Amino acid sequence: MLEVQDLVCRLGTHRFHWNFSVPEQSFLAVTGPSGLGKSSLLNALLGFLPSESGRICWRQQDLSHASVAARPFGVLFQRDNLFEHLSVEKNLSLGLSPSGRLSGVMQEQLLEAARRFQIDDLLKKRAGALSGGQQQRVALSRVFLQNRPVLLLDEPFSSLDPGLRRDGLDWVQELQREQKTTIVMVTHHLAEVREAASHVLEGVSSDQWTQYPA
Ligand SMILES: Nc1ncnc2c1ncn2[C@@H]1O[C@H](COP(=O)(O)OP(=O)(O)OP(=O)(O)O)[C@@H](O)[C@H]1O
Repeated sequence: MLEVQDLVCRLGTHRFHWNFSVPEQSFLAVTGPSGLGKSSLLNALLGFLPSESGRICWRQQDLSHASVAARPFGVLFQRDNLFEHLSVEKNLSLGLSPSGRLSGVMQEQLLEAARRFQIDDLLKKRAGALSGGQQQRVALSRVFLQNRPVLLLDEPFSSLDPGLRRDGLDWVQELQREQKTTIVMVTHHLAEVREAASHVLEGVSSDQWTQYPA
């Protein structure tokens, strides 16, 4: 269970208040008008935005004071997911090992992920030289390799055309099925993720969010 219990955070003049819970392996779509605090929620979960009160619990463990690294989250943003000056291969290596040095087994895992996301012919290229869609596939491969129990996605495909957005969502669902990942995905396009989502969290105002089944 991912539980956010009366979590209150402040950013400038904004006061955010979130209260929701979803079972493991859910797909929670977070939606609502621009500027209400959807990205701020992900930042609060990650520990980048400090909380004033409330709790974040994963599998009944309170994460509120856990370091960013100790939290169970992988993350995919709309952009800036990759080290653009490094090769695709190096970007993926850093997903497996902080030093980027890989054992034989890890090297195999890397190649398998690259094949799965159809980027095996891009491994030697500089990440910054790839198209937006290719970069998102590399970023997806990296979160796949990291294999975190909860994946936070902040409109990761919104700059792509509708066909690629659909592909991106398919990849995310595949990853969810295989790794039994819990997904929290910010989206402006609720209709596009409605089938994939099991739950919706909708912002009415910064401090009022409604949770309902998708
Ligand atoms: N560093 C900051 N200092 C003060 N206010 C901020 C800061 N960053 C964001 N905000 C404000 O906090 C509010 C919530 O921002 P956030 O990015 O979480 O909203 P959002 O719902 O994700 O918006 P969008 O859908 O446009 O991406 C916004 O009104 C934004 O202007």
